[in-house]
Amino acid sequence: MTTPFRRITDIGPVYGKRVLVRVDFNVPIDAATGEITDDSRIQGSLPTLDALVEQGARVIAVSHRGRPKGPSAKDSLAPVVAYLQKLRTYPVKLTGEARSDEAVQAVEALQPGELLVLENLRFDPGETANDPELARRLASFADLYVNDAFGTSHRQHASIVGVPKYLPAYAGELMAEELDHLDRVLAHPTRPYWAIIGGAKVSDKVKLLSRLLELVDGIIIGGGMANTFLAAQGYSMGASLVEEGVIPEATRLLEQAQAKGVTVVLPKDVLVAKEFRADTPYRAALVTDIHADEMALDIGPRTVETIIAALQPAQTVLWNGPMGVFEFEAFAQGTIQVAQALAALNVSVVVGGGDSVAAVSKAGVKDKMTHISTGGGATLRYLEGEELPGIQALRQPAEA
Ligand SMILES: Nc1ncnc2c1ncn2[C@@H]1O[C@H](COP(=O)(O)OP(=O)(O)O)[C@@H](O)[C@H]1O
Ligand SMILES: O=C(OP(=O)(O)O)[C@H](O)COP(=O)(O)O
Ligand SMILES: [Mg+2]
Repeated sequence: MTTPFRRITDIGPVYGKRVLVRVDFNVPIDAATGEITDDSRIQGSLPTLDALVEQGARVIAVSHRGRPKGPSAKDSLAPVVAYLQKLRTYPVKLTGEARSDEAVQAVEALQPGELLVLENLRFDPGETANDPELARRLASFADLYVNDAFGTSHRQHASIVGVPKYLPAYAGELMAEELDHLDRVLAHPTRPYWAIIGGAKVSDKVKLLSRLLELVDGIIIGGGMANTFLAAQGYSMGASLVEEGVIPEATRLLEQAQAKGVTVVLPKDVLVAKEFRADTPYRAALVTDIHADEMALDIGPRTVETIIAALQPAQTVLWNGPMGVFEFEAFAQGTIQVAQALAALNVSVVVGGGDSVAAVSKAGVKDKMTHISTGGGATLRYLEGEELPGIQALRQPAEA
């Protein structure tokens, strides 16, 4: 498929030009140690950033991290900037938010061959609200815009769809590579084709499952996502993460799957605990036996066996969303065992999502996967078949 948008290879000479690059630096960070637990998204952005810096552009990188409600030290991009500076010899600097005087001055002072990172875009509510004023501010910093944030290109946010209205816009290396890989592996999947869906962004991702059910032969639902489906089936989920508002949609999806003959695997047993913390006591419980004060934090051993058995005939697997709170050792086994089983299958496996990739890396099997994608929700949205808003925006002529 020829891509109808401009790629960074079409950009021409950039020496001295200011280039605003939207990256996805939304990397998982261990709350206890402050360590970046998976750097795939940082590594993924390097081909584009390096190419621009090495050609002498003045590079301004912008990203969100987390879902902060206003400025918070916890969600600062400072650890990412420190990490980047360790990886690279060219100067990498952090400045304030887009609408701060500090940022204006830092952009003004930026020299060819330097990289400046603005503070977390979501500290400013204008980012998620797609505020044109914020988009114009960001555009005012640069001559050219590059979107390399595949993982966020399903969002109608100012830095994704707003800025390219005002600047000549290009897809970065990572963006182009992600689209090529997804097309190669998933446009005509070898069957049986299975999806594994988990994680915590339940209402976001439930919306994207209807189309997926039309594409796959079977679907495994685990992690936080499973709780809402189990609740839809009438199980009492106690204090588990359940999004009540999407229970009707979950019920409809289960009916759709049945009508289509798509196999659905839901947990039979789960690990439950009374508190959401690493060292909490826990027990394995059947989904029929979750007490009111307990929450499901991982799939149980019987479910792991069922999933591994279900996956044996699969020839293509798409995985987004961990099977449990894998960040806590006690609740990592479900995710790790599924990851290891996939690695042993020797079939086409695409794993996508900031946290899923961290989990597969923790399981030690990242190298065994056919494609590791930096996008979770973005990958699911891409598979719906319509162009991602961030890609669509690259095709519009700039308004000036
Ligand atoms: N049963 C559960 N209850 C609460 N959170 C869960 C559960 N299972 C998984 N999670 C959480 O889901 C998060 C990842 O979800 P999500 O962002 O949707 O995935 P990805 O980044 O791979 O797209 C992880 O931080 C993990 O701790
Ligand atoms: O981490 C992300 O997506 P993912 O959790 O689906 O992999 C992206 O950075 C998008 O973040 P958002 O879902 O808060 O818009
Ligand atoms: Mg995530």
